[in-house]
Amino acid sequence: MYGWRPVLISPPHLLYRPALTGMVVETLPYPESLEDRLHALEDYSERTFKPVDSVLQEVVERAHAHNMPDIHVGNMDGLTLEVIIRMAGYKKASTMVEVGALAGFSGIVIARALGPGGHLHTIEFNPDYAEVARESFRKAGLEDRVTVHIGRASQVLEQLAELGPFDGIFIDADKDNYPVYLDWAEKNIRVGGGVFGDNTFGFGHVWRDPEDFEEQHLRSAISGLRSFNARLADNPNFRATILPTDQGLTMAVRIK
Ligand SMILES: C[S@@+](CC[C@H](N)C(=O)[O-])C[C@H]1O[C@@H](n2cnc3c(N)ncnc32)[C@H](O)[C@@H]1O
Repeated sequence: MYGWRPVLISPPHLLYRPALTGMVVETLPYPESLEDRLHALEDYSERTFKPVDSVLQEVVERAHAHNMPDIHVGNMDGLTLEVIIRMAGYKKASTMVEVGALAGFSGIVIARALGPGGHLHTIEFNPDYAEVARESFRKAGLEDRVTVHIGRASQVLEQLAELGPFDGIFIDADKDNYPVYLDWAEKNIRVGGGVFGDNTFGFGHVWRDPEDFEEQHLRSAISGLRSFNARLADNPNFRATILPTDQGLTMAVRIK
């Protein structure tokens, strides 16, 4: 699984206690390395906010039982997605699209957030994975709220366009094609709708020049992610940000 870690922006070993006379700065014993500190905060966040309930845990186990890769959305990123979609207050009959279903972990998160009457169209090109995802939605009692489409995302998206405009899209598949999925989103997400992209820190490498990579597939992946982020950041029809979680979660709202 891609883990979730908060990014620290202040000196991590200092605890400020402004309520006391003047500013008292206390130095506490702290995990030495940044990695350990981030792990401690990640553990704390998951213990406190409990992003994985028994239904999602079952999805993880189902994926494992089917020898599927453990690459679902980070636990805390999934929870963030759910909270934000709920916060958006989409009305009944809101519809979202997901690119990359895997075993249905993030699909369950999104379908729950959309609520009764909402609908998620999720796309998966591996028919075996799609079947596992269907089982996950069935077991979660969400089969009426989710349609699993089998096929290449670019082709399925074209077919889905006639059902739009949509309230949001979660993009979590082949990184080199994120700009292609964004082309679609620019045309098919309504004003007020959201565009979410997972792994947009490019596994820690998005800041690099794609030409730094020897392997072509990495060059394409980093270049796709950089283009996705930059285009959303610069498009006056969207307001976009990137949540600095371990994997990076880009989110944008269409404003006009
Ligand atoms: C990172 S996983 C998705 C994880 C899932 N969103 C979750 O969090 O539970 C990416 C999935 O996208 C699928 N995929 C990759 N490229 C695709 C494409 N071009 N069209 C459709 N599915 C694709 C892969 O088979 C894989 O199951």
